Amino acid sequence: MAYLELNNIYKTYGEGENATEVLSDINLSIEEGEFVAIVGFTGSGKTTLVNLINGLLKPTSGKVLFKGEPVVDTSHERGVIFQNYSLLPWLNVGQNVYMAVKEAFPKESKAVLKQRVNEYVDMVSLTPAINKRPKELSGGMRQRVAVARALAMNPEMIIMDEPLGALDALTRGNLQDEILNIWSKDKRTALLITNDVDEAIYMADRVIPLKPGPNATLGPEFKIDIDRPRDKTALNDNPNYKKTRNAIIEYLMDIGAERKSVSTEEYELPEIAPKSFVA
Ligand SMILES: Nc1ncnc2c1ncn2[C@@H]1O[C@H](COP(=O)(O)OP(=O)(O)OP(=O)(O)O)[C@@H](O)[C@H]1O
Repeated sequence: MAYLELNNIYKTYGEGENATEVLSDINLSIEEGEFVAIVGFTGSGKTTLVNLINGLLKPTSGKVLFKGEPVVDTSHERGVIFQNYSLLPWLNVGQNVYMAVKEAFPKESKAVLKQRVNEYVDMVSLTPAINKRPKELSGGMRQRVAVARALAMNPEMIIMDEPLGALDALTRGNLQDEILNIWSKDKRTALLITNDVDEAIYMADRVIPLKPGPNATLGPEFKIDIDRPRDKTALNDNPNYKKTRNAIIEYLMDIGAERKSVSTEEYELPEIAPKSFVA
């Protein structure tokens, strides 16, 4: 039994003439402890996919199974880091994280919960801003609070919907490493949705492209055969890295070109520009 299973998922928004099938025949199986990345084009249905797995949306047809049980609602077992850091504006950084940990650990003492809040706020380097409200923070800082909040709840499965997109390269790199630390140390299962091919290869065991919609579906998987912990600076010289990166980019360019030839809509390619650690 797979840890997370998506069987023949279809998702349509609207009805009748206004119906649009956003996702079509999605099949995905993730084993416990795996780190899987899905790279997708802008507007291809990535957030819809995350919401189906999280339990915020129901598929039009098909099944989402988590540890063999149908997903019918959200659950603390699956922690989602969204791209639009939804923080409570009237609470400061510490209180936003505290609310979440209190919900996840209702029986713990206030002192233990506060200790946990401090630990995760520190992890995202926001200790000096712990008393600030969201409106006093930059977009990147808010995103870091959202990361701290989701990870502090100790979810079994970490689901990330382009969580690091708004961050500068340095913060982004640090948080990638923090997420990988937590994933490997605590034996979590992770699903990362990203438009950054290098981020996907650096972090995941498998990278799966989501073809552009409407009727977006998953493409072939690319196994990332690079030992962990991975060294960003050494990646450039790793023949497996170069080979896999080229294969993924070639695939994405091909489906982008194919889609352009049958559609008048603009599709934005995933992030394939060289990163700081790519020559
Ligand atoms: N509630 C809704 N009702 C109707 N259409 C919707 C709804 N939510 C999303 N869509 C449409 O479904 C498509 C996929 O949206 P989704 O947000 O899942 O894509 P995405 O890949 O996450 O996008 P982005 O890269 O811009 O974040 C888009 O065309 C969007 O307009």
